[in-house]
Amino acid sequence: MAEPDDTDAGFLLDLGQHVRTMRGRRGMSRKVLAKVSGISERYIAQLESGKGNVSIMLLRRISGALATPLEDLLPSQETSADWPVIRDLVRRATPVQIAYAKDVLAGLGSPGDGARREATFHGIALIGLRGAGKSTLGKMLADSIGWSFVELNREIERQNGLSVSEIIALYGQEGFRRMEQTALTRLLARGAPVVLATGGGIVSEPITFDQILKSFYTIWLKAEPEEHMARVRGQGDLRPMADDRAAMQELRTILQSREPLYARAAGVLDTAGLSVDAAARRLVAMVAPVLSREAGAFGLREEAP
Ligand SMILES: Nc1ncnc2c1ncn2[C@@H]1O[C@H](COP(=O)(O)OP(=O)(O)OP(=O)(O)O)[C@@H](O)[C@H]1O
Ligand SMILES: O=C(O)C1=C[C@@H](O)[C@@H](O)[C@H](O)C1
Ligand SMILES: [Mg+2]
Repeated sequence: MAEPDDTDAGFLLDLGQHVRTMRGRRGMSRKVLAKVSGISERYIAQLESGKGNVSIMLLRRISGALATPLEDLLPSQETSADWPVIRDLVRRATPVQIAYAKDVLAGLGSPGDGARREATFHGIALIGLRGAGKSTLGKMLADSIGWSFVELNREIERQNGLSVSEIIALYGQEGFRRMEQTALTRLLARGAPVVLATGGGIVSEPITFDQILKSFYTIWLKAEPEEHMARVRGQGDLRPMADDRAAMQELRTILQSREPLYARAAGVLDTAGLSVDAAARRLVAMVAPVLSREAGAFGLREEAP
């Protein structure tokens, strides 16, 4: 059996890695987490490297700043991707829904129509990190197949009369993610299928991401970290240049922590080394079988041109 000290050190290492992963999923740099939580950047660095024996009150502040339940920061044996979705759904369920869910899970009674009904097809959703090409390729795909193109972040801004950065500054991650879910629910209430470009961090919100996966044929636009950085810079966002190495390291952390979530998409398009036109052609070809599969049910064009 391991010595108690080894076990403690192992736990602190796991804890640090967990905090780093959850921070990455939220897309927050150490600097931003330090500012929002009021805990020094140096201390967060120590915690993430397994060196800081963090107090429960500091961990609580980090959980608040990340808008992530405290238990999600603790190392656990839980591996099911469905668990956070089920947990979050249970938290907001009515007593009647809970009673019904308990019956179903215990094998008593039979699921009603709602539980049996297959999710409706709402179109193609694109996920991926900043600079993946969700907006650029999404618009090209929509034009090519004759569907509307929807940018979820623009919907959120329109519905709330504020920019994404203003929303995050005023209401924090939690507020932004709540508005994101409302915008998605409103979009799903519309009839026609769309090409949807999501925000890079949507995968960090279990219920919202589950809704995306159920309602859309979801495609992860993948690229190398250096390409994400070069493309963002190419668009004129020079903020990452302030501290080149640290910015690149943050980007790798975010990509690494989100990869298992992005990988839950039904399709993956690796855009690495491709021109925009070549990537768009591949994307159109990729959705062609999906369109013909859904064509009968939704009166869509049989094939992408
Ligand atoms: N193979 C490629 N696929 C997609 N975009 C590419 C490719 N090569 C270069 N680019 C460029 O990379 C940029 C992609 O930016 P875009 O805004 O579409 O990404 P995004 O995923 O919507 O990012 P964000 O999350 O910031 O909204 C564009 O400027 C595009 O011209
Ligand atoms: O990748 C991210 O974490 C984010 C990307 C943006 O589109 C916004 O969704 C928000 O600023 C978070
Ligand atoms: Mg975009």
